Amino acid sequence: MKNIVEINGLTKNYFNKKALNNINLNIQKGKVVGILGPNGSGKTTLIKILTGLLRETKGEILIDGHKVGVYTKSIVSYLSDKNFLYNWMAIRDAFGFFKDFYEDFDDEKFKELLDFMKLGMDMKITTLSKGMHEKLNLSLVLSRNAKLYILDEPIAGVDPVARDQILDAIINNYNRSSSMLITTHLVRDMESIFDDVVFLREGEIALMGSAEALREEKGKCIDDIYKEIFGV
Ligand SMILES: Nc1ncnc2c1ncn2[C@@H]1O[C@H](COP(=O)(O)OP(=O)(O)OP(=O)(O)O)[C@@H](O)[C@H]1O
Repeated sequence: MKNIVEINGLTKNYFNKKALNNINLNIQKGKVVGILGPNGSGKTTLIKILTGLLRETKGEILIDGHKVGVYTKSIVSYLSDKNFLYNWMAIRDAFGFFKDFYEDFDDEKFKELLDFMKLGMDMKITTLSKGMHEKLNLSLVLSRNAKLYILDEPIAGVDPVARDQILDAIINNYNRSSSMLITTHLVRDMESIFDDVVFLREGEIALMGSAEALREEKGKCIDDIYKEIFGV
């Protein structure tokens, strides 16, 4: 099977609001895919459905050939927000929590990532800045040996130096036997790491394809294509 994700006819309604409308999307194994779109385009809804936090209204979703459920949760590494971290915790406790919870958690990788991010095991969660939180979250997510990594806005709200560090961590820790799905509206900063891009507009796919092929075809970078599509 060459696709890690297969989505057919996915629709999600919130009451009478259509957040996703008949999405058809395949994500190939070994690819880093950017899901790009402005606020409200449906990125989070799509991710929540893939991670089993929300149910689709209609359509079929397969991850590694399986419907979303216990198996898919075991092979998808995703961290929705910081809710699982308690104020009394130090980073060491968050590490213990992940290690106990996920069989595929790689202790050594986590320690290397913490060093790289200049974070320490004894730092208290409550003392971390927003950027440090992002770095911790990413270190936890990337330390699992998962088949699919899902990163929701990994560089939102962090300064340019932290952004570069986060991008380096993603690039250095990604191996081609897995796949990665990254949502962002900060396209300029992230486009260099995408193999494929999907532009989401009001719950529909406005354009998708190989980043390289789209750059060639349109004669401009992905960020400029984004601006053209969304008129920003
Ligand atoms: N719980 C909800 N109830 C009703 N409408 C919702 C709900 N969650 C999202 N929506 C609507 O669905 C649409 C898609 O929202 P979604 O959060 O998926 O977008 P997004 O691309 O992730 O946006 P952002 O970049 O702001 O996070 C929006 O119009 C939003 O208002």
